[in-house]
Amino acid sequence: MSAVLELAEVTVRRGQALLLDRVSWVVREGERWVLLGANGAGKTTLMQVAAAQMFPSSGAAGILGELIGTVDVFELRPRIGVSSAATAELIPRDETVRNVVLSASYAVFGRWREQYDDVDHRRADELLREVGVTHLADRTFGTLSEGERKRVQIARALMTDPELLLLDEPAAGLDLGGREDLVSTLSVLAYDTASPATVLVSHHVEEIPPGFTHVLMIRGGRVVAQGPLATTMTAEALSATFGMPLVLEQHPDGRYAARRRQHRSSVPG
Ligand SMILES: Nc1ncnc2c1ncn2[C@@H]1O[C@H](COP(=O)(O)OP(=O)(O)OP(=O)(O)O)[C@@H](O)[C@H]1O
Repeated sequence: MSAVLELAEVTVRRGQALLLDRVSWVVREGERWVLLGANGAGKTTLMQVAAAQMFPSSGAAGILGELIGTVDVFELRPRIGVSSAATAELIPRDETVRNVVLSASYAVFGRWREQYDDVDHRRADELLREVGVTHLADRTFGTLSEGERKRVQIARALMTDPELLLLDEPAAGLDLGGREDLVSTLSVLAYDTASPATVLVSHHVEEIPPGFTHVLMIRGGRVVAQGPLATTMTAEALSATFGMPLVLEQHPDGRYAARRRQHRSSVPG
């Protein structure tokens, strides 16, 4: 499988701050990665590098076979699907859901005078169905709940048939039901062999959809552990990532749960 993302010793500095510290990471076709880390660990910064939106201060970033710094990023970006808080802010609140998805074909955020083919309309409708929001197609984006917006953003990110899909905290702000619905949708996408290589950013192991294959764990801009999910995401690695002793459970359905390890003396009874 060829690499869609290949970072070698990527460092990002802003003034005195070291946001990423020599991160080396390879994502290959067909892989579904979870990027785990505490608040401020550098996850969004890493996603911005992967989305060709931020240049490394040092090190090399290869994205879809192109070396950043030697390629026109405006040609590269349409090949990457991104859903993040930053992209959500760019979506006009009075735009219909169908047009939010459709307008991704032109890499614009609101519909104006672009002409779309039948094939674009069919693809947008198919994606809205895939993420379970067909019934919202004619509603305006601004009237949707947080969970509904997250689904529409994922449909939009998939509209251009990207080779790499980057989902930065899609479950943030969702209630329990919304999170569970989203995890199911992402699990279906993960098992679909036609889906692009995917990176899902999260703070919570409970949000890891079954079907995800790999994990990258970071703390303070540095890699703590990376590799196949089943063998890499141990309680030790998770404790090091979040800076506290944690116990980790995997349920038979493939879902995970984590909580702080209790001292014996603090366990009642
Ligand atoms: N322009 C900047 N100058 C200085 N520090 C910055 C700058 N941008 C981000 N940082 C810092 O870099 C660190 C990493 O930020 P980043 O947004 O990548 O973290 P994150 O893991 O996505 O966090 P969260 O989970 O809270 O969203 C944070 O401590 C942040 O305050």
